[in-house]
Amino acid sequence: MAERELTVDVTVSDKPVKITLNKEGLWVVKQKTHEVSFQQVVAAEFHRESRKLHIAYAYKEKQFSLVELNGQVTEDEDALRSAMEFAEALHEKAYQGVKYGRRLKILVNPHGGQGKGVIAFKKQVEPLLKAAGCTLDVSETTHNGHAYDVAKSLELNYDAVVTVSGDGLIHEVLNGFANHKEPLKALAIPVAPIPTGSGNGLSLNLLGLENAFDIVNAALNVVKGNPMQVDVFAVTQRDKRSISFMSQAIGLMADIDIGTEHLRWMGDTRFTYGVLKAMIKFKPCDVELSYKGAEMDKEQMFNALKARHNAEDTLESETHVVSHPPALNLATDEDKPASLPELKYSMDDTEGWTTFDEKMLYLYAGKGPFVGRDLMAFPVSLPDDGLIDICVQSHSKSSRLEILGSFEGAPRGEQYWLDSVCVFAPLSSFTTNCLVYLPSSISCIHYVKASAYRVKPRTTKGCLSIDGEAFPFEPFQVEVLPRLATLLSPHGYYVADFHGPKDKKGKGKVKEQKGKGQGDVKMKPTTTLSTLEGDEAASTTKAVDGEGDGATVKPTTGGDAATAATKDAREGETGGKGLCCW
Ligand SMILES: Nc1ncnc2c1ncn2[C@@H]1O[C@H](COP(=O)(O)OP(=O)(O)OP(=O)(O)O)[C@@H](O)[C@H]1O
Repeated sequence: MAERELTVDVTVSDKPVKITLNKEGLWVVKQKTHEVSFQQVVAAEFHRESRKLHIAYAYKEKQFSLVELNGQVTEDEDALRSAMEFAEALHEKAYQGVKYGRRLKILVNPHGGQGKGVIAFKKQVEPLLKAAGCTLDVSETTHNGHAYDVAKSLELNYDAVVTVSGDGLIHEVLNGFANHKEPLKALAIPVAPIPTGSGNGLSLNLLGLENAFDIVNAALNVVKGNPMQVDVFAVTQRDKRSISFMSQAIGLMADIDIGTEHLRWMGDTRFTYGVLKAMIKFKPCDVELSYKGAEMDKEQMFNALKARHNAEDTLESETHVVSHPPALNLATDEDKPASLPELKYSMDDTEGWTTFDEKMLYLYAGKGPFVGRDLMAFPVSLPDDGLIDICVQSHSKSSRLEILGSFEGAPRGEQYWLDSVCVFAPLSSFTTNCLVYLPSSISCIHYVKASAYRVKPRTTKGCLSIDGEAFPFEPFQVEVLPRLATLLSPHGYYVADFHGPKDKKGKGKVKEQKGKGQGDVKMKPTTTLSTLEGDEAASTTKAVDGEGDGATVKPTTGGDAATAATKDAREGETGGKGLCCW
């Protein structure tokens, strides 16, 4: 497309609408002006016979909604030619580097979170995906393990697998892929979450706190996101192996979630109950932890994160393209599908391993800064550094009072910098009203990056939670599998606003994303456009066409979908138990 400005005049319900395309995006001037980035545009086409210009885009007022504009072009030959040129140019810009009309396998969990997955899909996700020309193959999951079965035998001709649920379904899909007859090819299919679960940790990390629970924004990522390779973890227990993509927890963190499953009837209160019980008990978790450490210095970890983000920012601003690591080499013998990589460490390896032999309140290990909207548990984690972040809260060096006194900064990961103070925080990864301990200080917290770790319980009683799913409380070993899984991401990195130790007001912070959607733009057209006051209240889907441009669907707030979480989806506790072995 020529890098010049293009303008087209159309009428919508007999009212004039001016649409301008310049090199930064689109301006739609109706009663209000919409500034739209190319990332937000999902469709642009012109039908010569009917003289209709159709443009669809996701637009954010309070939340993102789909706007569909059907403009009538006059019969004038020049106007028709301009409209055609305009639509072609816009389509090309909107899908630069991205395949138009993705073929999608969609898994909708009707029981995830508050049970709004089906309605959110029908009203907010499906219209946008259809507008974007995607081919949809939709299955509603009927039971625990269903998504695993689907992924395990999935035909590998989809452009992405979309999970309309929480983190549990993603865990199932990745394990299904790992047990696929062509596991590497399966794991190269990107997974994209639509956050209708409880914690939705992955959505937080991909889309950022501000927009993570915005369903339409998440749907936009399905259409426009780029594949981002991420490390996952191989969890070995006895002779079984499974994939974890987010976290493993034992001790207090696991007790609060898994250990209160039998109190589902209490709703969210069960977590508060769990915390209170845990606080009273203040029970140490008696295990032996060993790890193959790679980095122990918090400043170094922070600097590595900052350097990485600076490099990404530079690349992005120079090229206007999100940086992505090169694709995994899947070249393989035709007759022999590539299998998963061999594990490097055996359960008996000790060379270069460190043993942590203090009693702990909990161990929490994983990847992705957020585990829930109120807890940035692993603020310095990177998607593909080949390492896992491990936090251990010491039992002997922690006190209830300290813990109770310091929960405010947990959503920003501030506990990472605290010295000699333990924190206590509301944690929405488990539920909105849940209060949970957080890792914090040098004295009471141990925060390291490792390539593998091993836990040997000294007792039979306890809970092990892997990606929020219950596993047997038995010895287990975790090893990082570098860049094995693929996700769709609008940014190519985790979105989390994490500050340096001495600067809570902005200097030295990493990845400020506040107020930004994935496609927000700041641009000015070179011509002056009149702005009309208007009718464009936030809605889920807006049709701007000859029939009027009223909202066709009521918005479901992102908060609805994700905040008042009850986790009542998980009937059995055994997502992990059956999903093993490769
Ligand atoms: N039809 C169904 N009935 C009961 N359970 C189901 C059904 N379909 C899927 N499941 C199970 O629901 C569980 C919960 O799903 P998921 O983890 O995605 O949501 P969540 O627990 O609300 O969110 P999060 O994990 O983000 O906190 C999964 O273990 C999945 O196997």
